[in-house]
Amino acid sequence: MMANLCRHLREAALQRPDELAVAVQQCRLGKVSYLELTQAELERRSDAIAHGLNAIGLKAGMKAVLMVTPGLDFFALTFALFKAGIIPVMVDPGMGVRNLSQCFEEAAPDAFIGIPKAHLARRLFGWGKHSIKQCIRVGGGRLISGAGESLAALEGRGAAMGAYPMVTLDEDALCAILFTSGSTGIPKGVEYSHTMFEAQIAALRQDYGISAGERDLSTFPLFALFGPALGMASIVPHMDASRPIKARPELLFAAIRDYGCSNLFLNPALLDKLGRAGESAGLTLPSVRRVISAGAPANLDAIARFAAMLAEDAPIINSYGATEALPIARCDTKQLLESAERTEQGGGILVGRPIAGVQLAIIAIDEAAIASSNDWTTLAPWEIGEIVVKGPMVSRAYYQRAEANNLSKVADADEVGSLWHRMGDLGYLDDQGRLWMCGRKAHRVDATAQGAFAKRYFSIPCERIFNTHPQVKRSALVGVHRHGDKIPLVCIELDKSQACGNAKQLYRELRELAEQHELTRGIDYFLIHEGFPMDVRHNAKIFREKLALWAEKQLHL
Ligand SMILES: Nc1ncnc2c1ncn2[C@@H]1O[C@H](COP(=O)(O)OP(=O)(O)OP(=O)(O)O)[C@@H](O)[C@H]1O
Repeated sequence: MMANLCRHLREAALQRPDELAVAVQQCRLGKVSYLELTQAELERRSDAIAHGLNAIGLKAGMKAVLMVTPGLDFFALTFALFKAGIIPVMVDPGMGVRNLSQCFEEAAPDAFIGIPKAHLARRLFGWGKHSIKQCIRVGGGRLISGAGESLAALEGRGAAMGAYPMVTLDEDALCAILFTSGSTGIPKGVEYSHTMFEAQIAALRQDYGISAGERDLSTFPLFALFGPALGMASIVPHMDASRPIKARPELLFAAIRDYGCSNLFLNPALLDKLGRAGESAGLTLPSVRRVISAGAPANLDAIARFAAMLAEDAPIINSYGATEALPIARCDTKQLLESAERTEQGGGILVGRPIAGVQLAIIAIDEAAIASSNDWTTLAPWEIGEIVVKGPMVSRAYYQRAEANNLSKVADADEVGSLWHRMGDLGYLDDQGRLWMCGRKAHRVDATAQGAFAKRYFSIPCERIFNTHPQVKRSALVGVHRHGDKIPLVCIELDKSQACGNAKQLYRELRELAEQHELTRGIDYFLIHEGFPMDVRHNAKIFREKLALWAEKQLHL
C-alpha cells in the first residue's frame, strides 16, 4: 500500500483548520511570549516549503540532514520533507562532533538544512562535503557564506503554488533516518518507514489514550512532531532540546499553565528536575492527564515526587523502547512504585506489558548473528536473556550497516519476510507477562577464573543492590582484567550529602552487601569515582565503557 503520514495533517487541516497545532515559547529579557501555528497554517506552510524544495532541485528519494531548533520552522520543514518524499536525516546534536561527523559520512546527505550555528559547524568540520549539493539556512545569520538559500525565500517561491501533491511511498519504503544516541558505541542510522510512524501514532492513540484536541508539553523534538499528526497541539518550551537537564522549570510550568497542557512527554532526568522544583514551590498540575517518561530507566523516587503534583487518576507512564523499536512496553505509576522492592533486591527494572501489536520473546544470550528464529533458544519466565521484538513499529534495518543488521535482525521462521529485532538489552518476563529490564547485553560481565567461565553478572540488577547503601548515589558494574582473568568491579559515585571519611569501611560494607545476594556474590572490587561520565540527553545512561577503561587503569597503577 502507498502511504504518507502527512495525511493526518491534511485531515486535521480540513476538519479543524483553526485549531492550534504548534505553540513555541519564547523568553526575552525575562518576558514570556508564544508563536503559534494553526492546523491550516501548518498545512499551508509545509505545502509551500515542499514546492520550494522541489524548485531548488531537491526531489523525492534524496536525503536531507535537519539541524534545526524545534521552532515553528522545524515543524513546517519536517512535514514539507515528508510531503515531498525527501528523507530527513535526524541526529541528536548532543552526541558530540566526532559522532556527528561519522553520522554524516554514513548518511551521505544530498542537502543540509540548519540554523546558522549548524552551518558553521558543517563548514568547520567538513560534514557531508562529498555528498551535499544544496544548503538551506533557517533563521538569521545572513553573514555566513555558503549557508545556501534561506528558508523564508524558499517558502516564498512556493507560496503561490497552492496545495502540494503529496508524494506517497510504499508503506515499507525508507522515509526517514533517525540516529540512535550512541550510548554503547557509534550511533547507528535507523531506517524508518511510514508503517513504523503509523504504528507509533496508533499506539499513542490506543495504548496511551491520546485524543485530538489535547495539548502536549513537548520537550523532545521528535515526539513533538507526533502532536499535529494526532490532532494534539505541541507546546514547545524555551529550552535546549539536546540538553534537557539545563531546562528552567519555571518556564516549563508557565507553558503548562498558559496552554492547560494535558500531556507531558519528559525524559527521566527532566521528570526528576521538574518534580523537585514543583515540590519546593508546592505546585500542582491540575490540567495534566498523563505523563509519558521515556528513553532511559526511570528513578522511582522521582516518579513518586512528580506524582504528588498530579491528580490522583493521572498516571506517569514509563515507556520502554529504543530508536529501532518504539514503544515496546509500558507500565504506570502504581505498578512501578510497587516494583521498588524487587528492583532493590536485584530483580531489574519493571518496564511492563508489551504494547498492542508487539510480539516479544526472551532468547538465550549470544554474541553471534542469528539467521532465523528457528536457530534461537527461547527462555522460560524469570530467566534472563536478550529481549527480541517484532511488530509494525520495529525497524527492519540500519542504514548502510551490513554488520549491525546481521547482528541484530533475525528472520521469522513462521512468517516469510517478517523480521525480529534484537534489542541488545537483557531482561525477563514474569509469570504475568510483564517485562523486567536487566541492563544492556554489552554491559554484562562474564567473569572468569583461571581462564574458564565462572559467573555472569548483570549491570542493573547488581547496581540496584549497591545503590541501596545510603552513601551510594549510583554505581556501575564493569569488567576488568586481573592476572589473566576477567573480574567484576563496581564503580561507586558517592552521595555528596552523606559524609564518607572512610573508603575502606564503605568497601567492607559493600562487600557484605554483595555476599547477601546471589546475584552479586563474588564481587570484591570497588572504586570510588568523582562523577560518572553520563549521556548529556538523559543524564541517566552511564558510559560504562569509559568507566571500565578508567577502572582498569586504577587497578594497574
Ligand atoms: N523505560 C526504560 N527503562 C530502562 N531503559 C530504557 C528505557 N527506555 C529506553 N531504555 C534504554 O535505552 C535504549 C535505547 O536508547 P537509544 O535508542 O537512544 O539508543 P542508545 O542505546 O542510547 O544508543 P546506541 O544504541 O547507539 O548505543 C534501550 O535499548 C534501553 O537500554
